[in-house]
Amino acid sequence: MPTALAYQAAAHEVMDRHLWDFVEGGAGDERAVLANVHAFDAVRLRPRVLTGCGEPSTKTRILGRHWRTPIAVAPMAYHTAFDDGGEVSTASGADRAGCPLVVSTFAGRRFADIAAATTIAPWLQLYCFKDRSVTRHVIETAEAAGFEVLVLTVDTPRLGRRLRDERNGFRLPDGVLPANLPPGDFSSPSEHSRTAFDPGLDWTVLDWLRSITALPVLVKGVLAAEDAELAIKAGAAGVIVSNHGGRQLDRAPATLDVLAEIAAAVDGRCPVLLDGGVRRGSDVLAAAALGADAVLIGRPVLHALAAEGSEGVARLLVAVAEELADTMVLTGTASLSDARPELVIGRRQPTVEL
Ligand SMILES: Cc1cc2nc3c(=O)[nH]c(=O)nc-3n(C[C@H](O)[C@H](O)[C@H](O)COP(=O)(O)O)c2cc1C
Ligand SMILES: CCCCC(=O)C(=O)O
Repeated sequence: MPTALAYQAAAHEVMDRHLWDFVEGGAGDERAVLANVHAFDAVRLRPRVLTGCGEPSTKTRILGRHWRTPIAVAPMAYHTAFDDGGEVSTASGADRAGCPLVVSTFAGRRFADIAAATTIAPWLQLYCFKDRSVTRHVIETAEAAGFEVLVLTVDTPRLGRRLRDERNGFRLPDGVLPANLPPGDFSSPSEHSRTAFDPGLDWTVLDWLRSITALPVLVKGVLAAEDAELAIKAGAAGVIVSNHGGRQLDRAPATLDVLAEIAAAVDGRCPVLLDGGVRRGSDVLAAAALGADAVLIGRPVLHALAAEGSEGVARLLVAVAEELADTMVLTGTASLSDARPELVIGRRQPTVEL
């Protein structure tokens, strides 16, 4: 069975060193990158026996859509740096595994071409630029291509300081460009973010989004129960518990460690998704038990794409989904709604009462 670890090793063999550092790296001392993975590593599951659960269901329903398995691909910039087909390859691989793709504002392929490669309507990850006309254009292009959901990233007033990229003087490979943005100089992601991203966003950005689009908006980058509450008040259709894979705030908490607190605050009013460090089907079940309706997988998808293209993406995602089903059988969990916090040993209880 192809694992995330095996694809990581395979990608390491074939990828350019500076690009490798751009993908693997995080902000500062990379505490948050490691914290995500360590939080999952520390999980032990508490199996129940003789439950009669031999054929578990991994199905779920998110924003009115049926998902075969509670797994989507996290938004990541520039898939064309890893495979010539870029996001078109990722979308068709994810489609074969039954997983939706969240497409980055910085996708290397046109939204319409990405949408045409999958039977599952893609979601658009949105960075809100100072130039709102550009932001609006990105949304309209995605809407015209049939995208169904907006994911507003809120943890990136500017990119975190990524020391590997600083050391390497990282520049995007020649020919790697955002396909859905007006021409500009994108060669240094950190420099571009400092000039183009709006660092002064507040919750009123959701009012503005609702004034220009009817698509539901999820807020990605929530790490505190208070912010989940504010997101719902501001009209968000869901929250994504994320520390951007440890690429933003070096001392951000592991996402798994704040999930229960956020799920308790949301209390079923909207979907709660999580990303950061999800590598195994057993990680997916742990996140579901602690309150996630679905998870997003980031770096392992780029590893699989770099190593084996579209086929690699499909094989990785199918393997994680199968492992989720295995783990459900072995813990006596018949469905995702049966995954409760009692399944997980040694996690802290919610710490913030609202
Ligand atoms: C190379 C790379 C590019 C990324 N680009 C984006 C992006 O364009 N927009 C965004 O919201 N998050 C972006 N992310 C963050 C991911 O969406 C996600 O939060 C994170 O990678 C999940 O953690 P994981 O990689 O441990 O699975 C990026 C992550 C990586 C590794
Ligand atoms: C300007 C590209 C931003 C990509 C991103 O979000 C990341 O590298 O984490």
